[in-house]
Parts: sequence; C-alpha cells; structure tokens
Amino acid sequence: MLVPVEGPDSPLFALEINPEKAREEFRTANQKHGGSGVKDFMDSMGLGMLAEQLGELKLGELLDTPPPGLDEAIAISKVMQFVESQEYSMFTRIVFDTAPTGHTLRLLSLPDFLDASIGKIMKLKKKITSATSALKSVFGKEETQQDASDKLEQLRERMAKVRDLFRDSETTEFVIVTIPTVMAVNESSRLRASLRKENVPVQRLIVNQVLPPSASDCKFCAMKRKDQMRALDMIQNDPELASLRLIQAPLFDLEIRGVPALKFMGDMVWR
Ligand SMILES: Nc1ncnc2c1ncn2[C@@H]1O[C@H](COP(=O)(O)OP(=O)(O)OP(=O)(O)O)[C@@H](O)[C@H]1O
Repeated sequence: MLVPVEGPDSPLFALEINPEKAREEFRTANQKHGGSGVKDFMDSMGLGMLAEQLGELKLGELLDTPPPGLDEAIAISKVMQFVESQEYSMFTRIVFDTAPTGHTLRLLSLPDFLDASIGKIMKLKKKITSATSALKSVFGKEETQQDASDKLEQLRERMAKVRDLFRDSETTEFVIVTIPTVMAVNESSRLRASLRKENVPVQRLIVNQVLPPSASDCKFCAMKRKDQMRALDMIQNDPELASLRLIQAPLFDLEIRGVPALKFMGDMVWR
C-alpha cells in the first residue's frame, strides 16, 4: 500500500513491493483454474491418464520454481501499474530503489528472457485449456481459465513497457550509488558496462560515505581517507565511470534516518 511518509499532506509517498506476495497471486490463479483443478476434474471423469500427461508439462512447477529474476520482474510490473494508473498521475518523480547489483542486472536483461518464458507458459496453458474445454463442453461446464492467462499476458505487456521505459532518456535516469572502496568501484564499473550494453541511460555517479578531511589527529581517519581517495582516483581513471558526473556525499557522524535527515542529505547531494 502506498503510504504518505510524513502524514496526510506529505508530498512524499513510499511503497514496499513484496514480490513473494505478487507471485502467490499468480500461483493461486493458476491452481484455481489450471493445475490441480484440471487434474481433479479429469480424474473424476476417468481421464486420469490424460491428466498425467498434461501434468508432465509441469505448468505448476514453472510457477513454483520461477526463472531467476521473476521476482524483480513482478516488482517492476507493479510499478508500471502505477505509472499507467490515473490515480498516480499526481507524482512528478518515481524513485525505484533497486536491489543489489546482481539483481538489478538480471532485472535489466530479464524482459526478453521473461517474454519467452511467459510465452511458453501461455502455450502450455492453451493446450490444457483446449483439452479441458472439449471435455467441459460435453458437460456444459462454463468455468473459464482466463484469469491466470490474462495475468501472464498483462505481465508480458508490462514487461515490454518497462523495457522501453528503462531506455527512454527523456523520462528515465539510472543513478548509480557506490561507496569509495576498490571493490564497490569495480562493481559499479561492471554495472555501468552492463547498463551501457542494455542502452540504459546513466549520467551521474554518487559516491556515498566519503570521509571529510580530518581536522584532528586521528590516524585511523587519515588512513581511511587515504584509502578512500585511492578509490576515488580509480573512478577518475575508469573507462566506464570517468565520463559520469561525480557527486560525493559525505559520511555523516549520525545515521541518516527520518525525513529531516534525509532532506538535509538530499540537499547536499542534489545541489
Ligand atoms: N552518508 C551517510 N552518512 C551516515 N550514514 C549513512 C550515510 N549513508 C547511509 N547511511 C546509513 O547507512 C545505512 C544503510 O544505508 P542505505 O539503506 O542507504 O544503504 P543501501 O546500500 O541502500 O542498503 P541496501 O543495499 O540494503 O538497500 C542507513 O542506516 C543509513 O542511514
């Protein structure tokens, strides 16, 4: 559910997406009208053999052990739902906080893969539907199996839109956020390379938690800062990252929590 962050008049809203729950919705729709429902129905008519053959198509299993990245796809699909809905047209900006790099990359390369997977699921579904509707027509049963197929088709259409939205530099920007360590910089470089391959627009790189120059005689701080400066140098010399607009965000001595703190930090980062 979309909730205002600061009370009723807040211009800032937040929403947590629970992919597991969304997947459950698909699974339930499938089970109700497809999977076991079909098998029971056919069993009751002495057609268990056919049901078993259909069972070998493992439709249920496809949803139980979804292809990698399906969770992210569903999350994005939910966001797309909001982008399309009139109710959400009041928003000027939608910030999508992605999962760690590996998931994000999977997500970006996913639409094509998923398109094929959904296509496969739907083909199987059609096979089952035509086999059972022949039987149903004999008994005059009108139950439809549209629900699950419709949801999959919807998911597929949304994925296509997401694919386009992510690549539209007029409306979308992918902001990479990293920290000044060698490992994080290397990871960000790989991320940028992958985003480039996928034609996703990137302009800015935020380096968070940069230690301010030490005013005191803190040896640890001086060492740490030197270490961070090395990572920052790496960014300047990295073929993937050097061309990006670099924004440094200092490490604050307090944990950034709550709207006033976030606003304070935001004002510094987005000057
Ligand atoms: N510059 C900063 N100064 C002080 N605290 C910070 C700073 N940046 C982040 N933090 C704190 O570090 C913690 C983790 O931050 P955040 O949730 O932004 O990280 P994240 O990388 O997005 O995490 P995840 O990968 O789990 O989403 C939070 O408690 C946040 O307040």
